[in-house]
Amino acid sequence: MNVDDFNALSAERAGALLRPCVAIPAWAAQLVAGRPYASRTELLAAARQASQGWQEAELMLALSAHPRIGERAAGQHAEAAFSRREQAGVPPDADTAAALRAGNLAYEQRFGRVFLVRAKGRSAEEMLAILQRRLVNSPVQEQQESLEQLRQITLLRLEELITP
Ligand SMILES: NC(=O)NC1=NC(=O)NC1=O
Repeated sequence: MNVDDFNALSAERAGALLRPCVAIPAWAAQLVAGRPYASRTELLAAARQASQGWQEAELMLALSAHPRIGERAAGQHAEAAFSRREQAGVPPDADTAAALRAGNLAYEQRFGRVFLVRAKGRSAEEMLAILQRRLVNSPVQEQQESLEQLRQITLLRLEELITP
C-alpha cells in the first residue's frame, strides 16, 4: 500500500493497518488523524515525531506484543508475523540459544520487563552481546535504550507497510 492508498482508507481501516506496528493505540490514532500525508517521507517523519513522547507507560503497553528474543512468536496475527520475520536471522546455535534464554531471564529479573531489541538485520550473537552490555545499564539508561529500540522496530514495520 502506498501513502495515497493509506490516505484514502477509512479511519477505522487505517487504524487497523497501523496496529501491528506497535501496541500503543494513541500513536496509531495520532497518525490516522494527521492524514492526508503529502508523501511517504512525511508520514514516516510524523510517525517518528509521534513516538518521541513515549515513556515507561508506552513501553509496558508495547511489550505485551513483543515475544522474547529467541522465542518464536505464535499465532497468525500480524504482530506475530512481523516478529517471526524480524527474528528470522540465522537460528542460534545451542549455546547461543541457551545464553539468550539465561540473559532474557536475568534481564527480566533485573528490570522487571522483557528485553527489547530491534532484531531485524541482527544475528542472535549480536543480540546476545547487546543484551549482555545492556544488563549492566542503570534503570533510567535502560528505559531510554528500550524506548529507542521500540521506535526502531515500530518505524521499520511502518516502512514495510507503506511502500514507496
Ligand atoms: N523482545 C524483542 O525484542 N522482540 C522483538 N524484537 C523485534 O525486532 N521484533 C520482536 O518481536
